[in-house]
Amino acid sequence: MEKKERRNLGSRLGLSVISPAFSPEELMQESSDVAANGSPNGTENGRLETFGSSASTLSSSDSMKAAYAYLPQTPIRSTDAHLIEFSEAMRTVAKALRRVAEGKAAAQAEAAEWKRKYELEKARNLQHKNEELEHEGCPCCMNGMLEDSLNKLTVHDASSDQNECCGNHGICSHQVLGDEAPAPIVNSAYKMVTRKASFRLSWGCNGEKNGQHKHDVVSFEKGDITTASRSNKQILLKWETQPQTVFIITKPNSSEVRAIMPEMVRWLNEHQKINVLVEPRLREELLADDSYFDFVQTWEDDDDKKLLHTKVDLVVTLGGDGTVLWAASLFKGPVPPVVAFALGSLGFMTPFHSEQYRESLGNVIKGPFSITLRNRLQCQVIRDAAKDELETEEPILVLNEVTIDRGISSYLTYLECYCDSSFVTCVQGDGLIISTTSGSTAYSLAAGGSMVHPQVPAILFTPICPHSLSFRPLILPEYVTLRVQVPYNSRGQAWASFDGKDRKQLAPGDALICSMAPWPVPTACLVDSTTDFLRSIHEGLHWNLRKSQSFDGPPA
Ligand SMILES: NC(=O)c1ccc[n+]([C@@H]2O[C@H](COP(=O)([O-])OP(=O)(O)OC[C@H]3O[C@@H](n4cnc5c(N)ncnc54)[C@H](O)[C@@H]3O)[C@@H](O)[C@H]2O)c1
Ligand SMILES: Nc1ncnc2c1ncn2[C@@H]1O[C@H](COP(=O)(O)OP(=O)(O)OP(=O)(O)O)[C@@H](O)[C@H]1O
Repeated sequence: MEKKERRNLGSRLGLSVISPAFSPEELMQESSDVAANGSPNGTENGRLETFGSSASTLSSSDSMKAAYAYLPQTPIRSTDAHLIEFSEAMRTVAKALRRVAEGKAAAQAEAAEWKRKYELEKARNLQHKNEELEHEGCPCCMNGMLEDSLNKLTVHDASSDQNECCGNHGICSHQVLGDEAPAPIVNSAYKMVTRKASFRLSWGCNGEKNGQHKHDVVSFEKGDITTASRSNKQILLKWETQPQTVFIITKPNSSEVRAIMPEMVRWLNEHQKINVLVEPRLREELLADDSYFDFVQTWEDDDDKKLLHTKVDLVVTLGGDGTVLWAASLFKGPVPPVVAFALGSLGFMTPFHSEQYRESLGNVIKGPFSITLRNRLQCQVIRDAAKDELETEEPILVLNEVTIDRGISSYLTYLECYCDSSFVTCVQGDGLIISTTSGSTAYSLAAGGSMVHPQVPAILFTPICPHSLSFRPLILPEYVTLRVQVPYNSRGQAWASFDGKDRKQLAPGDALICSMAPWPVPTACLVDSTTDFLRSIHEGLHWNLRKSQSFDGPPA
């Protein structure tokens, strides 16, 4: 190795260059260079210069040898030894801190999971209670005619209500969402006093609305395990009482939306006798155009806004996918069914055509209609700096994905990922996308993830530009809890963003915990989940579009 190279190597390693990297002969040569030129030959190294200046006072090879012999005791070497010892001690402390943070994050993940289970259990109990109440008045149960009632079960025609089974035998009823009475609100802008409509969700087999309904996913007859038909059930929503309040959400600054919106509000009010609720901005816009819209309601403050789900029967969006994401973000808990009209460019989650809004809304208000239950992820940021505080940041619900990326940092992101208590991997690259199946056609798709039908119960784990040849995206089951941790030895910070919004900085030691939220977004289908999904990937993404081969036949 060349002298200069070794000197640079020594300095890069943080060691004094007056070290075994130089032989006594080379040092003597160095010394005579110094004596001749007043400075060490061609060096940029401060330490060597320091030595050179002291060595320059010695003129003989004896004094050089003496200096060399003195080296092992130089303060520089002993300082290095201390530094090494100190850095090792620091590393041990960092390791211990990391273990503590990991323990805390794991405990928090567990707590989040218990909370989720608790919410589910609560919802289930509520459902049972509702079912018991309904059970009392159901003629088919009083007669004990379970088989008959099964045959009578139909969700096709609302007029057949009287003859239907109550569905309390665990056969068709999936869930009855709350029928909560809203708190009375007296201000003029927000004066709803109506009860929220109730509805029932049921599974139709093979996509047939009146197909036979099955409850069990798995049965254990005679010790054999068999699975019931489960993967092709289309969920149907059937109103039990008439919907009364529609919440219209619009994409801002769109002339197309501005043209259709007042017309729709009028039609809902005059032809359907339905209350209309909008965001405060939109109410102002409507009133600025015409005082006729004084009946349109809105909310006054955040407390009112939090109660939206107890008052709204139906959400209508006018815009693109971003407007559906926006609508979902307004509901931090349960979400009413969403009817999304396409007024954007792509429209993966917006199957309805705005020109036909009368027919589409008329059908939905009458019911029954097919819905897709789009799962959302619940994301919680756990700050290392706040590890001693009891309060944690508000969880954020995402319909598409949470992305952890390098933001403006030019370093690779370095993220440690855990699934429940198992280590998954370290992400070194631009970042990581944790996506729902609805989000599988959004950013995750752009990063190489699979497109997944929104009704598949899964979480996608898709790296963004990983600096590794073998980092394929994963699809995990929906019941896991994922934890992404920025390690203490990460070179930079990371940034989390939620459905492409609300960027949050993650410092080394911070963690993000994600699990499936108990509140999906029910979106109305134009046809059914699968038809709508396939139409979106064909029309929106031109999936697998290729010119067909000519029919010339194979060469003879
Ligand atoms: N490289 C990328 O593809 C990339 C980068 C950043 C964000 N995004 C996506 O944009 C979303 C935010 O959407 P926005 O409308 O508020 O921002 P935006 O206005 O930047 O639009 C992003 C595009 O993504 C499409 N999109 C959104 N959700 C989709 C879904 N579930 N399936 C298919 N396409 C979808 C939208 O139609 C739109 O064309 C994020 O959740 C993220 O998924 C994608
Ligand atoms: N009610 C709203 N209030 C504030 N911002 C909204 C609202 N609705 C939508 N947005 C935002 O406006 C932006 C554009 O909305 P959207 O994606 O629906 O329209 P688009 O970009 O025309 O459609 P596409 O994405 O299909 O091209 C998104 O960033 C979205 O978050």
